[in-house]
Amino acid sequence: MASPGLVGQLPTELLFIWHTHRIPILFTAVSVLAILRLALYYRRTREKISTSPLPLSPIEKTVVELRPEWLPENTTLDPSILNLDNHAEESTIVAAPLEKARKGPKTVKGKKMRSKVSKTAPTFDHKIDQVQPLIFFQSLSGATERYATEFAKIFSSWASSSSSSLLSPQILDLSYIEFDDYFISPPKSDSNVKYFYLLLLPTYNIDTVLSTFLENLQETHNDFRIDTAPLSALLGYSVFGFGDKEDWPTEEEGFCSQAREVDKWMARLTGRKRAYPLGMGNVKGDASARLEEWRVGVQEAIVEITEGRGLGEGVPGSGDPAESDEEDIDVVEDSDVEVISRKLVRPKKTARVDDVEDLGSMVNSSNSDSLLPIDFTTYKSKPASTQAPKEMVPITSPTHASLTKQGYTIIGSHSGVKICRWTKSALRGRGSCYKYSFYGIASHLCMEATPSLSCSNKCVFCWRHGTNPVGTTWRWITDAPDLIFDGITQAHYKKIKMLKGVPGVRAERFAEAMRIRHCALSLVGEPIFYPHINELLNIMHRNRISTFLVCNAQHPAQLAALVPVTQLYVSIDASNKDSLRKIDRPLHRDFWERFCTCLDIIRNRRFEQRTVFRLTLVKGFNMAEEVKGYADLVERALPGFVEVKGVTYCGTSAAGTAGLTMQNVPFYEEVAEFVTELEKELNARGLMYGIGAEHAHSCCILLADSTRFKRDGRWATRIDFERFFDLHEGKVEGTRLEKGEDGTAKVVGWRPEDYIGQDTPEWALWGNKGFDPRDVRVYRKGKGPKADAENAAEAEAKKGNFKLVEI
Ligand SMILES: Cc1cc2nc3c(=O)[nH]c(=O)nc-3n(C[C@H](O)[C@H](O)[C@H](O)COP(=O)(O)O)c2cc1C
Ligand code: SF4
Repeated sequence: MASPGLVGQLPTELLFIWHTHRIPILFTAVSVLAILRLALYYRRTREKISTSPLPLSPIEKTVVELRPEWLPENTTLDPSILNLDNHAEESTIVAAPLEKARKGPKTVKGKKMRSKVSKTAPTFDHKIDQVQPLIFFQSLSGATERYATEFAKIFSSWASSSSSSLLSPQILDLSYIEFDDYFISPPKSDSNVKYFYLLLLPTYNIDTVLSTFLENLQETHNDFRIDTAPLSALLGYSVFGFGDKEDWPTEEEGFCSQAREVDKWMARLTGRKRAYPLGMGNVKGDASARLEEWRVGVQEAIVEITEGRGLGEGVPGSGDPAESDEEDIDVVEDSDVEVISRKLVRPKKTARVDDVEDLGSMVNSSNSDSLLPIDFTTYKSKPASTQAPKEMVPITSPTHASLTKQGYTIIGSHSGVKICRWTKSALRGRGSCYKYSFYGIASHLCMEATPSLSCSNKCVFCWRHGTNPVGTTWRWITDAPDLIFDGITQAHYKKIKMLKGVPGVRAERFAEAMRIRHCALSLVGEPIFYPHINELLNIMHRNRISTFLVCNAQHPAQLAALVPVTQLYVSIDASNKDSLRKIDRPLHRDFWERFCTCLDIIRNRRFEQRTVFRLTLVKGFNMAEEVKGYADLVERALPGFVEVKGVTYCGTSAAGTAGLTMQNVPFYEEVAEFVTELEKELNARGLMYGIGAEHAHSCCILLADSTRFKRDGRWATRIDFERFFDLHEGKVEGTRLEKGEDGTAKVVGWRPEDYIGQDTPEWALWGNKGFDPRDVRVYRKGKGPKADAENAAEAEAKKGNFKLVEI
């Protein structure tokens, strides 16, 4: 044991050693750290080099025949004939997450949402409480007063004919009331009477009562003696603005600016109780129609309250008057964790499958335990095991938790739907995705869904966070297509409704969004993997919903059997076999043969439907030196269009493992350079593709076959969707001809040329960047022309080139 004296001396000893040897100690520590860093750096560089593609290998041009094993039509239930080989799933089966799930599933997500919703839960007891609507207006030259009086009349007659818990509305002129009586707290009255505010307001860029009203709202919010949300006892509120688009054509130029301000301050004062999006009408145009639309929406919101459902689930609106681009949207995504009722989409009984196209036998048979997995990859003499099918994404699995966390709603056990960021952006008037610029698809009318969350690739840039099930066979319990359709559309509408309180959502777009017009079957997973994809597509077309289907070029049989869609895509992630293996990491051993066969199918079907190559460029993986290879592929399949898009970095660990970093995301200029080279290469081969449109905002450029999609010298890349449905329904005749046995030509269907829409708009053409001028472009902090100008000025200042600026 050390004596107390020695112990007492220890600090002094240590101090002495430190003073004597501190330089060598410090030097050694710094050297060790530097060596460690160097070692790490060297390792990373090596990994990166090893993932870059091999030099171009020419593609094989031999036509690949469809093999029997790729054809589901030829499969039967006799295991000895099927000779299944499940090799590919051995390392990737969905059973693994299932096992984990049983040990201890994480179910925190659902609870989290409830707490958020409960914060905004209605304070209305529909059995005893009553709603008192108050209609406020302000008017200088009388227009708003006329609109408000007419509005109140219609609204009153509706109120008197609806629920008894709805009182007759009162109309109040802001010029004659004491603001403090209504805007510091709701009026005092019978405790069972709850208020709902409607505000109909013009805008004046001069001092009027409205300016005083706005100041008052702001002061109330900022008054430290008053609660910051003193109007939170209101059941809800909504604002409608009247403005003049002739003199104030856009919101930047001041259209309805005061109504927008009032809307924002009311959001704060009420604690985010925007019951319906801000409506805006042009008094020299659409004011009456917009007001009518808004009235219907507001009435629906009030009905929800009187029925005890409060403002509905989701975000009641951000109260922050200084809106950021995504801040309020993120809240929605976080809270978006509900799952559409399982009962809704669970198939009654699952059947044995003789033929994947044979829907009836699949859904209705009573023996659910005997579904056989069918492997389309290879044949082997080993008979298949007759395992009972499982759910692809069981509700208790981590995959389910992970997907719902990412904002997906899982329908049944293998389908998903998600609101894409462009849908939100379009609802707020901030621009649609490139599909609007190229084809005329407004993003707020578009649903993004997939009937199969599972895929047979594990692409390095996939945003699935490496969590989705993968496999080469469909061996899961299969949900019926009509139930999937009902599930995804209901979930989509529900998600749209959740956005009604988000600042900036436009009432007219919100109303339009309640009718889905387009479906992008491209979310995650492989849609044609779902055995009843054709039935699902037919249901969509019957509902006049257009279909953009993206497949991964790994399922030739299903591709060959697919009914014509509005636009058919194949993902072309590499130009040669080695590069494709590295970037898509396919599970099929014969992935290259499958890929090439799919190209041949696309070529064969190019006169039936619009066909598209989608290239996702990843710097360091599939760009450099590959232009000729891609041109070979285009020459082989002759698609109508080639969409070239820079990869979006998803920052997942899966991407990290694959060696993908921000450095692999190409700049728009690099994508543009690539496309220009590809165009040149194609033209040199006599293939007359040209750059038809661009959407710089999403780093996407469109090459189109000018012999088919140019009309009178102008690009015509847009789609006439109504005509597509009319062709489908046989209301108009197509022009695709085939020679009959007697040698005469007969109409056998339609061609893509039969449903070409309007000319590509000027703003979307090459060189014009592709942002619809009617929308407002919102830049993230530190981005955009203003930031560029500021940065340039700063750089100039640093160089000493000062200039006078207006202050
Ligand atoms: C002096 C003046 C300024 C205006 N400023 C705006 C404006 O900044 N933004 C806008 O959208 N409309 C503006 N307007 C149009 C009015 O908002 C619009 O005519 C409205 O219907 C007037 O309503 P009222 O007749 O009820 O007063 C302005 C009109 C006037 C006469
Ligand atoms: S097309 Fe795609 S990106 Fe555009 S809105 Fe639809 S789902 Fe979103």
